[in-house]
Amino acid sequence: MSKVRIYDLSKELNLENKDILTICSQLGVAAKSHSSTISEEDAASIRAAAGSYKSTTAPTAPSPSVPKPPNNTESLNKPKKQQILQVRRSPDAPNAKPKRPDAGAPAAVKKAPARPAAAAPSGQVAPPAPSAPPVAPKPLASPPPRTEPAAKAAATKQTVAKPVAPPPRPVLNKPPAIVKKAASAETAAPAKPAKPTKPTPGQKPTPRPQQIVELRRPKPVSETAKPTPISNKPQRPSVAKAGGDGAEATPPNKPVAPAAALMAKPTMPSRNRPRKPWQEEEDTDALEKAKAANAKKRRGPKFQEADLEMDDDLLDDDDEDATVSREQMSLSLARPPKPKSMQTAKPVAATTQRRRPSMGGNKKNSYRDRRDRRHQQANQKQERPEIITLTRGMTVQELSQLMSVSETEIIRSLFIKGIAATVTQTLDVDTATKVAEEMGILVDHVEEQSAATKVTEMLDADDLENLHRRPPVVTIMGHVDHGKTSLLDAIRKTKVASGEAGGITQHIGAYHVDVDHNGATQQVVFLDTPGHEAFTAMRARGARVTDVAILVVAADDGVQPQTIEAISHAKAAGVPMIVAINKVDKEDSQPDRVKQELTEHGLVPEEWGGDAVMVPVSAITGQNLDTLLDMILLVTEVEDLNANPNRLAKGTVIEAHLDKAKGPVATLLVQNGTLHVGDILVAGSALGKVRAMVDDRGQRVKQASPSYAVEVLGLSDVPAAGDEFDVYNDEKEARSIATGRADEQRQSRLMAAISSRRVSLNTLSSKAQEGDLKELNIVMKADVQGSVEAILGSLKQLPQGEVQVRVLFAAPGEISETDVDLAAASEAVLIGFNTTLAPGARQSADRLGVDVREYNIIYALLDDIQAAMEGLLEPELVEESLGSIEVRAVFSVGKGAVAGCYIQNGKAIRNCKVRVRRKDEVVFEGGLDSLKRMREDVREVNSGYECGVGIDNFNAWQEGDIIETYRMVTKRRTLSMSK
Ligand SMILES: Nc1nc2c(ncn2[C@@H]2O[C@H](COP(=O)(O)OP(=O)(O)OP(=O)(O)O)[C@@H](O)[C@H]2O)c(=O)[nH]1
Repeated sequence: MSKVRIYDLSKELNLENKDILTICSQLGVAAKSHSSTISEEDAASIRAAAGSYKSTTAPTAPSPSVPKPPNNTESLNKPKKQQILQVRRSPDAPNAKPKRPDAGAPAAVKKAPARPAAAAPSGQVAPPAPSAPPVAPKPLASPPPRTEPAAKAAATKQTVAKPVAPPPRPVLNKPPAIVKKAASAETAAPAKPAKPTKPTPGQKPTPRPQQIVELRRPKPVSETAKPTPISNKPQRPSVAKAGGDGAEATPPNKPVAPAAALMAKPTMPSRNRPRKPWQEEEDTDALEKAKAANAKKRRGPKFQEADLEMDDDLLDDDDEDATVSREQMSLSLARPPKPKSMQTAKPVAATTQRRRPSMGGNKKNSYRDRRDRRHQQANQKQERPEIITLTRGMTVQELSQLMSVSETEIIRSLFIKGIAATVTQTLDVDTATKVAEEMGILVDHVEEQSAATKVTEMLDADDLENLHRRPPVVTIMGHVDHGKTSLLDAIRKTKVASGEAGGITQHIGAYHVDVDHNGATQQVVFLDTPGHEAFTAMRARGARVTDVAILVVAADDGVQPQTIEAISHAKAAGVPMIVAINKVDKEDSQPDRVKQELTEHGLVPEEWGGDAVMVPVSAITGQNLDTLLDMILLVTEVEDLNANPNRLAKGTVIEAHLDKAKGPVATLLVQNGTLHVGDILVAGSALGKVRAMVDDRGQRVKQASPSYAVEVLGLSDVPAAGDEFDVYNDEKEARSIATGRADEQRQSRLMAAISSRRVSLNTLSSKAQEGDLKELNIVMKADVQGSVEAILGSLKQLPQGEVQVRVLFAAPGEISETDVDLAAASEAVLIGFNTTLAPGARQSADRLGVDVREYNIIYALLDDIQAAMEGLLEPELVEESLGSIEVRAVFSVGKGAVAGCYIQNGKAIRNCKVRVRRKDEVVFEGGLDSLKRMREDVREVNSGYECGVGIDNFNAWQEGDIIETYRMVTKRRTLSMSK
């Protein structure tokens, strides 16, 4: 490309060299002296500008009609600004140093609006384009800064840098499609200055628009997707505010508006925002933050506030367009605009996901962060499940995922509860449940449900050939004292209820009843499950093996919490239910009210159009008991109650305990096959050989067929209630299975212990810091597993805010020396429930000073534990008044003085605490150091006597002083007080 010397140009234009240099500097053309050379292109610009340069000498003539440059036909049609833009293309521009103005409108904005301004005779704020020298350089200055960030970005982010580097492009010679787009969509006006509002899609792009397109590249995408998405909302705060002078210069409703708006938004000239569109290109947070911070510094707090306000608008207006356009802007900067056909509106979701370009300082960032967080939380809330299923303890992390709640939120919730947990902390089911419930999420405990669910198929394929009808197994469930035992008792015609300790059924019993039905005797097996709420787990197991559930509801008491619980267990097990409305013999019985209440729980009586069988009965008078039994058989008739008696037995452990004389004793319900004396079986992890079997009537039996419950002796260990049992032909096989299960159980026990320990350790550590947590260690032995569980469940109910109950060991069986040792080593209380002490254990306990407590009623046990916990509560120190003494004379003794006193009431004790009152004022508080009576030192002086009182550090006695004597005593606190 040929070069033109300044000197030659000045000659050609008949101007002074310095004039040319001035023009150069105005146009951003690098030229130092008359001998400098410039490109032909720049020369052309200067030629064009030279005309107006002259005219600037007459400053009052800023006419938009520009004198035509002598030899550039293209420029004939163009306003001068256009030419200026051409010059901007000069790669040397950065050196021209016009740079961004400090407080004025940013260069980028100037460029864009400058055109419309010139072309907008409609009275908008149009800068006197050619004539005002300071205006022209500003646009010129804009490209260089644009390249700066681009260069910076290039160092860090190639993708950003690439599209941002356009300024050097000699765009003039190649007006590609993009130019058309830009020209039509946003900058058509320059070509037709007289009608700036008219879009000129068909208009040929001039170099200028091209330049503009370059500068505005951020924006064009949005216009294609939505023809006038932003211009239709010129009042939108973001656009309006961001528009600043540029926006003002753009006539409203112009199709150009989108571009202007897009351009304007980030620049915010009216708010003195020095941000430029290209700044948006720098998508890195660091850059944004740094800039924002700098911008704030420059703008000062006032503007920061203004920014924040504006940002609020931007953020809160929920106008997706704003987001979209800004997003698109930043996208368009990151990569060249898509072909028109490919440009589609962005889905809102996608745009909202993207991080917005920074609009300002940290304040806004934090505002935005908060808002994003709110959105996030809102989303999370939406995604939160209504119900979760907990089968075991889980870590904070796992729980967080399960509930779609942030780990922090869970940790915060735990912290409030006094549990300092980490994300990897394992929470037990109870704790996890509390957390979930606090978040409004329901928790389903699968363990309980699975226990309630009917046992998995007890039948194998081989059994199908040999199936025989078996008796139905019936569970009686219901609220405490609604008459379950009495009902069964009445059915069995024996008195079971009267023999129960404390009047409460404490473990499952299984009973066989012969029922005459349809002229034949049929058997029904009843499981008598307890009704006390502490036995929930046992009840769940009761439902597990049952074919029918009898729901006992007292007609005088109606539906109660455990009635509802029983209904849910039966439903979970999928077993049919028969309602026995008991105590109908009572005067205040209201069977219909019971029915009504039951309908609220999905049980609609048959006579009311439902399908629930409800029988009004009386355990006392025996009313309708036959009907109830008939109903049981009727309901079970349709059930598929079959088993193969000719095979090895399998079934479920109903109950198990360690008998002092007999060893481990288990009540087994045979569910398939036949159990024989001598069989080798594995129940849970306990191995055994059936030594003897006893039925519910206490008679020894040699075999037990399906649906029979028998007490079995001969196990090596006490299995857990609910365990399944299997008979094996091969003892070796049985042993290895038992060992394997034992290992598994040990492992899971260990894990549970570790996890629960972890939590409690943490809990303790946080509490220990406050110094207000105590522990009550307990070692417990009970008659049967069910009792152990019941007691453990009840212990959990005790308030443990200040004193925590730690059950170190709980198992069925008698109290052994080992238990005593454990209790001694851990300073635990040893509790026995319905059990005895092994020989030697008592002596051992006496020797080691272990407190062994024995109970046979659960309430008494709980009361004592509570009392023991209260014993651990820090006692309160309270003042106990002793008496009051009147000072009647004061005697000087050496340097000090003693008071001659009279005991008005109560007494004075040497070394007791005193408070000396003078009228209403307390003049001294301390200890009584010397007490004399008739010159003799005494320990105590009683009411009505005189005495001498001396206090080491108090001598200012006055007659008439009253000495109050008192002492501090400790007072025991109760758990309810500690709550
Ligand atoms: N009038 C009347 N009293 C009854 C009837 N059934 C039971 N009772 C009385 O209700 C009280 C509780 O009866 P239980 O059979 O022990 O009740 P339960 O539901 O087995 O109680 P738990 O074993 O503690 O769950 C006893 O005093 C019974 O005498 C009845 O049909 N009519």
